[in-house]
Amino acid sequence: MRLQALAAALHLPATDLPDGEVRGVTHNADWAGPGDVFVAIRGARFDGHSFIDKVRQAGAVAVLGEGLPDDMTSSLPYLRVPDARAALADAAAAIEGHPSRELRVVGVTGTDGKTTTAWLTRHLLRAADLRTGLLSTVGYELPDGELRHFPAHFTTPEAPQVQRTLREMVAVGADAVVLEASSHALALERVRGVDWDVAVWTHLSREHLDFHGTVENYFAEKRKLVERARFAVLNADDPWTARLTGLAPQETTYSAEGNGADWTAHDIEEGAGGLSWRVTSPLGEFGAQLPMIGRFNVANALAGMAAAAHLGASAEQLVAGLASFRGVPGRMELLAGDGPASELPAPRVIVDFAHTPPSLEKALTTLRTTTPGRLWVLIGSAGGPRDPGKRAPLGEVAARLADHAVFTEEDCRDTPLDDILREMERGARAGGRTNFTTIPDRAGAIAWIIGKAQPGDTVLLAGKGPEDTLERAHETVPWDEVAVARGALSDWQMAARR
Ligand SMILES: CC(=O)N[C@H]1[C@@H](OP(=O)(O)OP(=O)(O)OC[C@H]2O[C@@H](n3ccc(=O)[nH]c3=O)[C@H](O)[C@@H]2O)O[C@H](CO)[C@@H](O)[C@@H]1O[C@H](C)C(=O)N[C@@H](C)C(=O)N[C@H](CCC(=O)O)C(=O)O
Ligand SMILES: Nc1ncnc2c1ncn2[C@@H]1O[C@H](COP(=O)(O)OP(=O)(O)OP(=O)(O)O)[C@@H](O)[C@H]1O
Repeated sequence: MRLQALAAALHLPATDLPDGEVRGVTHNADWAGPGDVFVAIRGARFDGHSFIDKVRQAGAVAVLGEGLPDDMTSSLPYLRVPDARAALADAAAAIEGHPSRELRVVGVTGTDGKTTTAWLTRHLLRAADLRTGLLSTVGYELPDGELRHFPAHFTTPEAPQVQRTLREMVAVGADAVVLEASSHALALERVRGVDWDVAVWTHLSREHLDFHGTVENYFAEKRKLVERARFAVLNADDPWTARLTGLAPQETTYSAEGNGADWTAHDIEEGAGGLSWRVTSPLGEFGAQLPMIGRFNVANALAGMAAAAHLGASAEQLVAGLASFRGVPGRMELLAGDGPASELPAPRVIVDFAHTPPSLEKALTTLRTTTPGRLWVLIGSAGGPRDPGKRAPLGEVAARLADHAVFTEEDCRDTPLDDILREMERGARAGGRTNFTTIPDRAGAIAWIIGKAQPGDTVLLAGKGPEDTLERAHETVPWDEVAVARGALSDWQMAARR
């Protein structure tokens, strides 16, 4: 695209501009290269304007920004825009030629369940013979099924990556794409310019208040997805849905809790390794089986089914798709031990990403129903500014719903780990509980909790899921919760054999 054409697409005057070729657009000075337009964003920590010389040296051709600081001149042509993040998204969509218009795009938002629902939806769309890509917390996937990662770890990356990935999807012949839309993404315009066919709403509970300030603001950001889509899939079990009804031109509802809805689940049965239920839906009534643990996954599956049905999936395709679903890494992931003793009886160990009080509550409640023995949970809480108000509630929920809880580290960053752990203990004690042990080192805590459990027991390792680093005060260490847990499980089985 030529620079003048880009300016015109952004409704900017282009008279004084050179008309060079634009290769791409970026907000990150480290990523700028020859032919790029750099968008200078005034963020919470940096002012992108201070990197103008750096991007010029890297070969950038122009800068977009909300206005140069008084004491600064720009060494590159500077285009003033009213909103830099909006301009970043609009430029990215224009440069990539609006790829979402060539795809059926399903967006998924909500506090919990986005990743699981997104993966389920993409699996169901594939079962309906749609070549489907995925953009989610655990990476992005072209229709070929190989998982890839962005350089920075985001649920929804910045607009240039979103638009480039959508273009890549179109280029390899994708029909549809499922995209997780976080509240940060909606607030910071990362998905502006995406043409949404379907918006899926999981549910809303308190989270990210450090960023949004109030639950009302948080809701307002997430609501944008429903407002922008042509079809909404709404959760009749979530009280916030009352305020979403009628925002999209067309909508459907789902319920896994017996509320009136278009898609409902009844006769739900939870087994140690899977779920089954009957579905009543606009496609008729039929039975469904899903090899996943966790009653809430019935709701996620209904949401995915309703979205896939809107894009043409039949009841038979939905049923076959659910039955062949392999799960999502780190979401209710059931571990098997490895090594020579792996076939011996052992406690059931599950790695799960639950890191909010409501999701921890749901995870423990659902695991209790399929645990004949004792239920154990290991949980920490992140440091830094990220919602410190949830530490005590996490401690309370863990001690109330498990037979024994272990409090441990989880990305404490610049907050003293002791402060976080004391807060979690305080929550447990305030709920009248003392059935907890605090072990700061996470690997040691995992070894301890698995070592204590018996066959028939369930051990839930919550909070980290598939994350590949553990952020401590002065270091970030590589982390693989599944590998650490498998090692502890193997040790347990070896010890049992002796
Ligand atoms: C709270 C939040 O989302 N902040 C995002 C915001 O940061 P910011 O406003 O502080 O920006 P900044 O760091 O001051 O930088 C300003 C500008 O200077 C640029 N810069 C800065 C430094 C430098 O060396 N070079 C450079 O070019 C930056 O790229 C940016 O354009 O804009 C930055 C770039 O545009 C993002 O990287 C940053 O994400 C931070 C790292 C982050 O952790 N975000 C998380 C919370 C997030 O987005 N999470 C959600 C999911 C949450 C969930 O549901 O669990 C997600 O979608 O991943
Ligand atoms: N529908 C749901 N309702 C409540 N809790 C859920 C639901 N689905 C999943 N969970 C719980 O929340 C955890 C996170 O699930 P998932 O990763 O699917 O959500 P998410 O919204 O993508 O979260 P994140 O963006 O932080 O990854 C799961 O491990 C599970 O414990």
